[in-house]
Amino acid sequence: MQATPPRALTIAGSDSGGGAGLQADLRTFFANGVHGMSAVTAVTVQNSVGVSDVSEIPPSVVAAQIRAVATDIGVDAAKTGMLATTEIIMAIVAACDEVGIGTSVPLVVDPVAASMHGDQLLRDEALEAYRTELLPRATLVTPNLDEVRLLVGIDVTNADEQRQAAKELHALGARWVLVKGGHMHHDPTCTDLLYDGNDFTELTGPRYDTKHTHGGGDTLAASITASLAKGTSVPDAVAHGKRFIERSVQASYPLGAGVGPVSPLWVLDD
Ligand SMILES: Nc1ncnc2c1ncn2[C@@H]1O[C@H](COP(=O)(O)OP(=O)(O)OP(=O)(O)O)[C@@H](O)[C@H]1O
Ligand SMILES: Cc1ncc(CO)c(N)n1
Repeated sequence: MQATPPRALTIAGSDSGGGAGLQADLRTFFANGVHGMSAVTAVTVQNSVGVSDVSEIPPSVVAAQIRAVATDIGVDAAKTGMLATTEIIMAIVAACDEVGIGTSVPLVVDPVAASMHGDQLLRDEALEAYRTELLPRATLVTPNLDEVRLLVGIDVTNADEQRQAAKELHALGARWVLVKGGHMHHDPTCTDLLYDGNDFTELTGPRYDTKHTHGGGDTLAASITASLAKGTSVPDAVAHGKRFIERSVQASYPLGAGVGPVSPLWVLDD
């Protein structure tokens, strides 16, 4: 009999196209040798060209999924993705508090606000619950530049503004902040900035010339969550996550008429 692997939980929406959301999270957990579990927050009707409909899961059912897996199977690390509404966020916070997610169990908050096609995945009024409820419980928050603008109102165009944004997000209560630089399209590198309230660490890599980066943010955050489930420190988990997403961008493929997904399938060749 095999030993039980580390266990990670994603609290996220379903992407019917399989590129992003909980589908990206679960395959990234698997590719990192971690048992993946999911608490579904919303079902999106989504393909490579966009999101055409969203059905939110009742908040009590989202919370029940968290309680069910945490009390029986156990959770070594958790991440949040698309959370859709304030009511769902409040139910998640209550369930996470009950089972120690965000205190004894690390919590990665990927503050998903929109799909890369620009379709809204979070109601505007729910940003306040991110600021006051989720960020204070986050071991790490991983916003892209659009999410930075929504959360702290900074329009990041250079490294100084990226640092200022990291400071303001840290002041909202997240223990670590990773401001992702994927959207700084004029930059020939992709530089993500990690901050713990004292020190800044830049994680710099090449910008690969591909439009197929659907699910990139989810894959990075899920890889970091998988490492945290193994007991890795935050800086080491983020450094591994950056290498993991780079290889997954290199392995991305076209799908449908629009944007294809990043892919962790490269692990099969290693
Ligand atoms: N073309 C690229 N080449 C290499 N790395 C990239 C590229 N685009 C993004 N990345 C990296 O992928 C990760 C995700 O960054 P990004 O800022 O695009 O997040 P995101 O917008 O949340 O992702 P998505 O919405 O596509 O899921 C970061 O580590 C970023 O540096
Ligand atoms: C369900 C879902 N979660 C997250 C994203 C962002 O990548 C998406 N497009 N769809």
